[in-house]
Amino acid sequence: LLPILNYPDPRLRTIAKPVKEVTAEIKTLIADMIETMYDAQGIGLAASQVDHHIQLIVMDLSEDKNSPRVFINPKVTPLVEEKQPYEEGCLSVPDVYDKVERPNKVRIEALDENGEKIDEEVEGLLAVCIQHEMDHLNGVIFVDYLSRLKQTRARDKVRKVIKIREKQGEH
Ligand SMILES: O=C(O)C[C@@H](Cc1ccccc1)[C@H](O)SCc1ccccc1
Ligand SMILES: [Zn+2]
Repeated sequence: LLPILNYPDPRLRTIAKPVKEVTAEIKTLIADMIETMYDAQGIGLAASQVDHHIQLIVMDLSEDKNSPRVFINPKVTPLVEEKQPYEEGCLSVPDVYDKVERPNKVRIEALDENGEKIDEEVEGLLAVCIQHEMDHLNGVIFVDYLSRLKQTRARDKVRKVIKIREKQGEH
């Protein structure tokens, strides 16, 4: 399992670099990220969140948690002007949930773990999630869209959750 950086860790603000070649190390990182995502009950995870600053996202929206997707050097283009709110959470901001407005339909262009091209139009939760993960690769966290007051509350909340987790020791 990989340690997930917690807000407001400044490393989460690093801009991820493009992946030049899908090396064996990157394939290992992909496997580790998928395992870490499942363990943390996430449906997405960006490499930035595990302190690897490359353009790599893993995601699994399936019920049985058995169809992970990999997006390398992703590019997301909104296909609609209209934005819709969605109650977002983030593995780097534990126990904080709040509404964020995003375009509900986007185009994803990326490479998969075999270097094959991905070019899809997606909507709904997949569209929300890929935009949330893309933000991570650009050093943006969903709380950045919230009010200053909510950002302060989020910082306090994360501090408490981390203290409790440290007391409980590694589960
Ligand atoms: O931290 C992450 O990037 C994982 C995010 C991905 C995500 C954010 C907002 C909306 C959908 C997905 C979540 O922590 S995964 C947990 C989760 C699951 C379903 C709905 C919201 C959050
Ligand atoms: Zn997140």
